[in-house]
Amino acid sequence: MSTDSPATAAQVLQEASRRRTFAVISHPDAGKSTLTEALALHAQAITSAGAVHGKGGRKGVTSDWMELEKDRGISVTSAALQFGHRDHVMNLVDTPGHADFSEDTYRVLSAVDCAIMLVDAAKGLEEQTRKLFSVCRHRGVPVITFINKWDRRGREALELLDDIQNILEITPVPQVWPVGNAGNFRGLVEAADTEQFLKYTRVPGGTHEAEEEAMDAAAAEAVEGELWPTALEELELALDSGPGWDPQAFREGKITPVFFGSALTNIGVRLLLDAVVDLAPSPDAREMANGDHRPVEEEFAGIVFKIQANMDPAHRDRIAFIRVCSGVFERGMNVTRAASGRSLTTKYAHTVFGAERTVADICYPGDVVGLINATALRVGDTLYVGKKAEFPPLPAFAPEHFAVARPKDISRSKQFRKGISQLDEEGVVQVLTSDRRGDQAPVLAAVGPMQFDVVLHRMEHEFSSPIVLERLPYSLARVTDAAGADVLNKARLVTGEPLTRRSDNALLALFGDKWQLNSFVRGNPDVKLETLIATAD
Ligand SMILES: Nc1nc2c(ncn2[C@@H]2O[C@H](COP(=O)(O)OP(=O)(O)OP(=O)(O)O)[C@@H](O)[C@H]2O)c(=O)[nH]1
Repeated sequence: MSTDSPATAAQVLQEASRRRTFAVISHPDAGKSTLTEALALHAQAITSAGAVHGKGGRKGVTSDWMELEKDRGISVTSAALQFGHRDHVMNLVDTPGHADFSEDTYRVLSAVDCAIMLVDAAKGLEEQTRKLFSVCRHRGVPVITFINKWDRRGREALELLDDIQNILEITPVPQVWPVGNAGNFRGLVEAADTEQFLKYTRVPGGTHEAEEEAMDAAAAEAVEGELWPTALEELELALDSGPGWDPQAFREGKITPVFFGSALTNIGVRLLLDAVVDLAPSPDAREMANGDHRPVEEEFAGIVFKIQANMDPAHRDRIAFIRVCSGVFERGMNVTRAASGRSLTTKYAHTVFGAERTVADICYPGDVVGLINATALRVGDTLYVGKKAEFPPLPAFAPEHFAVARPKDISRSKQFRKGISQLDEEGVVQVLTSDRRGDQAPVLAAVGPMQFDVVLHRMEHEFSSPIVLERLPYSLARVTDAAGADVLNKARLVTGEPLTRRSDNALLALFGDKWQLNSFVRGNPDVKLETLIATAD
């Protein structure tokens, strides 16, 4: 740390050790918004459930393009939520659940130190959960499992654990066990204390914590009869078949601690929150592009993991979300953007709490800062103070949907170019330039087709340049090099785009299907064709 730094290295380390930065990953409808509210409610960050997401006509975030979200009834907005729990600072980075917005979610996973995998007790491991889990595995993010909706009829607990083991190939280690089947939820027993029964009594309406009453084993049996010994037997069975709790194996992604509960009725949520404090790692030295690590106590460095436009309907603004990786972030400080070497001031820094913005005066490793209208920033950028830091670029995910964009009205081509380049910088879609088509007709590439709906909507309403999108018949993209580009340009592919260029200058070849790709590879075995991170299982 520099000598005029407001905090000593020891203070930064101390603050970092109190931070837990995590995200909730799940399939749509598993209860992510409900759990987020329940977690915040437990931590007394908000006074009544519903203040975060504004679902069901309650207070919340609204803006133009969130109309789209309302129309479709899904969450497309990410917000960072900070709250205190047991003298720790919890940073919950919310993620959109819909598969089509998953690029956003994948990027969020590079900003967190841990993920809660939310599983619907009746539906088990759904497709999006599996995909998100595979991203966590790829990024080395440890995963805590929460099996939700136990108040409703669902599958057997042991069966769900078998699925986690067999499908995700990670060993579940239950930390609590439900007393009573899904649909007849009586309470929980903690693996660490099988002499105690935590009985829950639901509060009608579900917006307050369920009442929790602790009783000993004899009382538990008296009240719950056979359900109590059955729960203990099942817990023993589940623990006996596994390796037991091992913090190192958890951090290495070999085991996942499992919790049961009901977000809606606030059952099991406190134990989950405690687990985030007790088990999840605090911010640690982060690897940089050159292979060195940036220690947390070094001067400020952070990574832009998300750019969100129009969070406030009153101002057409754009917020770059930065995860602080090292040092202290102080509002107003000058930081350097590693990609350009240019410096920028951070006068307009906020922490974002649902719809509420609080000015962020000082932030520590693990915290999320929103920089308003920092238009030079792109997703994946590193910002730093002092000794240079540059973190590796965020992974690019394999697009599977492609379309050519053209302005409806060519007299608005300036607005068209501005809009497309902004959406590219925000990472709403990947924008590819095709040598064949030129600048005026960029190829948009998406992981899910709903990303195109967002582009259509925002180009018309925000950039006043309505566009037409013509879908292209490709489904695969491969990264090549200059030599490969030559071969591809010469090859007359029947259904392939010879070559496109991403804004980071990566060269991408597009193919119609696997068959076409394989036939090209057979004819040109020496051409470099690398896969991007595939998100399909
Ligand atoms: N019975 C029961 N219902 C729940 C529970 N948790 C959530 N739900 C319900 O499940 C539905 C989906 O919950 P949300 O919290 O909106 O789910 P989500 O995962 O945020 O959904 P997206 O916004 O689409 O990503 C809602 O009707 C909730 O009331 C639970 O513990 N028990």
